[in-house]
Amino acid sequence: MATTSNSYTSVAIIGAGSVGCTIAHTLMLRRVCAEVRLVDIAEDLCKAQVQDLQDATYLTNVRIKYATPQEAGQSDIIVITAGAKQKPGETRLDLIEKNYKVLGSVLKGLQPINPLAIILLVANPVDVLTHFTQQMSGLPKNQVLGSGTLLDSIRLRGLLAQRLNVSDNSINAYVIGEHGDSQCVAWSSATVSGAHISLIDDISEEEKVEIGKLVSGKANAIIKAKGFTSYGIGATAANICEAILFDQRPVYPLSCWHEEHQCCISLPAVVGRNGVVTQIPLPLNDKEREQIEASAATLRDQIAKF
Ligand SMILES: NC(=O)C1=CN([C@@H]2O[C@H](COP(=O)(O)OP(=O)(O)OC[C@H]3O[C@@H](n4cnc5c(N)ncnc54)[C@H](O)[C@@H]3O)[C@@H](O)[C@H]2O)C=CC1
Ligand SMILES: CC(=O)C(=O)O
Repeated sequence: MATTSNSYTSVAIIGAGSVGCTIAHTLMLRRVCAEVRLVDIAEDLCKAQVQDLQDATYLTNVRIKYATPQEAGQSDIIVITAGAKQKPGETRLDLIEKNYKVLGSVLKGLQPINPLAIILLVANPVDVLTHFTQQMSGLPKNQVLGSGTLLDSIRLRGLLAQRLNVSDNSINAYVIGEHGDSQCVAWSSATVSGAHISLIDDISEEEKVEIGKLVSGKANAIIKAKGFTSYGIGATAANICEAILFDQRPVYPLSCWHEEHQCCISLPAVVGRNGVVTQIPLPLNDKEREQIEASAATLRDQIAKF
């Protein structure tokens, strides 16, 4: 297992807003690492968030501290949540101008980055920002990944679990492509405990479209009512950190570099201590292949603007 100059595990979170603090809280409650380091351009807010989170440390004794960007750069994992969030009606891609600038200043502040660190992008548009972090951070591409469509896949499994009356954990179904409006559901490979989903329930094409819309529209529906989403991504990001630090090697649809698509996009990948260990080929039908190609083209168009 790779080691750093620290004798204990640390996860830095850049951006101490709703998402960053929910990830910090989840990491602490699940004892994913020994120390969580919080960084934000808004110093007073960040210190107050640390103080509040410190009141929860007695449950697990995971340390939470306010950190400088340079200290954060020496962590085992650096989670980037800094940036603007969507207003109701905005798409994730609408955030690119603002968050590209934020990302540039965040990556500059982290230097020199621990060469063994894994950077996990969460800020949106996550696929495009993952691509730019791979270009700007100086780390190998496998060490820079985005939370991608893991959260969307969890949302999909939640809906299917209700419909089929089985546990989410027994459903293997992926949302792939952009973590955004061009994503698609890989229905042709969806299984329940190894059996194709069509053997369990005859979901019509119209219903599949409806389920896909519910999944891709869930964030917007939550944002319309409460202004942001945080618990789902808190659990998802903490889960990815756990998989990395404990070298667990689950197969997750995460945003990582795909040579074939020439961009960072979500397809199943094995996650371990070195980040993306390998990619797992997903059988797709013609329609799904067209959808993933269109999604990749959308992302490449965004990248080409810079
Ligand atoms: N990938 C995913 O599935 C999800 C992504 N998100 C994204 O996460 C991001 C954060 O969302 P929230 O936490 O709700 O927003 P927020 O507004 O609550 O927090 C953002 C924080 O970033 C900080 N910040 C801005 N520039 C910074 C810089 N240069 N250095 C350090 N900190 C800086 C701000 O001061 C603020 O505290 C958004 O882009 C949102 O779209 C949110 C939910 C899920
Ligand atoms: C905001 C966002 O990207 C999500 O909850 O999926």
